[in-house]
Amino acid sequence: MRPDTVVPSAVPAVEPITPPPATPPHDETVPHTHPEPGVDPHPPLARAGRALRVGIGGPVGSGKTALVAALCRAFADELRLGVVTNDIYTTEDADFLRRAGVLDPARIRAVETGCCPHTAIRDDIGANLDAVDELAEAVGPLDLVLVESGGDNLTATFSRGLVDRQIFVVDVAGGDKVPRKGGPGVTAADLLVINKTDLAPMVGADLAVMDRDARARRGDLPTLFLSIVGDPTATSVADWIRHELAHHAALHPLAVPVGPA
Ligand SMILES: Nc1nc2c(ncn2[C@@H]2O[C@H](COP(=O)(O)OP(=O)(O)OP(=O)(O)O)[C@@H](O)[C@H]2O)c(=O)[nH]1
Repeated sequence: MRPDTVVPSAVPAVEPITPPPATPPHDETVPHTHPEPGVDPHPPLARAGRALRVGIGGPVGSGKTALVAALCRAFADELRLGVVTNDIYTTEDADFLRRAGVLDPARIRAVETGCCPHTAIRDDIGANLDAVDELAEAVGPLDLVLVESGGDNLTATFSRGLVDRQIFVVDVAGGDKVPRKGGPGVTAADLLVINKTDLAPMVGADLAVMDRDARARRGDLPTLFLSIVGDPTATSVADWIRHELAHHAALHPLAVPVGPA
């Protein structure tokens, strides 16, 4: 069975879901806001003649860096790619990508947010915008920029002032309840990736239940099941990005057509 394939099984009817509070309290000390879902503090990006920007967010350890590495393997020889990583206190994720040798190190920039990851991708996006600009100046023109958020909770979303599309990555390791819990990351991301399907039998996670709950939460928005261990180029996610890139490039052509570096 392909890792992104779910065999629907007989799933018992689900009880009505009570949505979690939109603005759960937590104890971070850095000033930041928890706007209502759908409220974006920044206007959408001006689009003409620039790379497609895709944000990759999700809880700690769900596989965001592993997905970025997989997409680098998929695209390094196909597109002009840049990557921006976010960590709170280190450059850990960028260092991992450089060590993995999946992309020219000059095409990777690290942002040390020093604050809640969601602050740096939604409220105070200046450091990430600067990092994208620096990449474009140093190694541009670029076709695609991946911006990886630090690990955060289910409320984290990217501002449309920073990215054009957002992927939210959750995993099955904590059981099959995460899609049911909702939150803007699960409900509103352009693509939901449910990663580590290879671990489902070990943790007793029912992928059909996750599929059902994701559909209930997301309506027509797509969800892909993935095991990066089983598919190191994340084929289905790479195909989704190719589709989005073709759409973006058709609307906003680059001076140099999309292609390898
Ligand atoms: N079994 C299995 N492990 C995976 C898979 N994808 C990622 N992992 C492992 O999960 C762990 C966390 O992966 P990361 O990519 O570092 O997760 P992350 O979301 O970037 O983590 P933070 O940056 O700390 O939030 C690593 O040990 C990965 O090797 C998968 O599909 N299957």
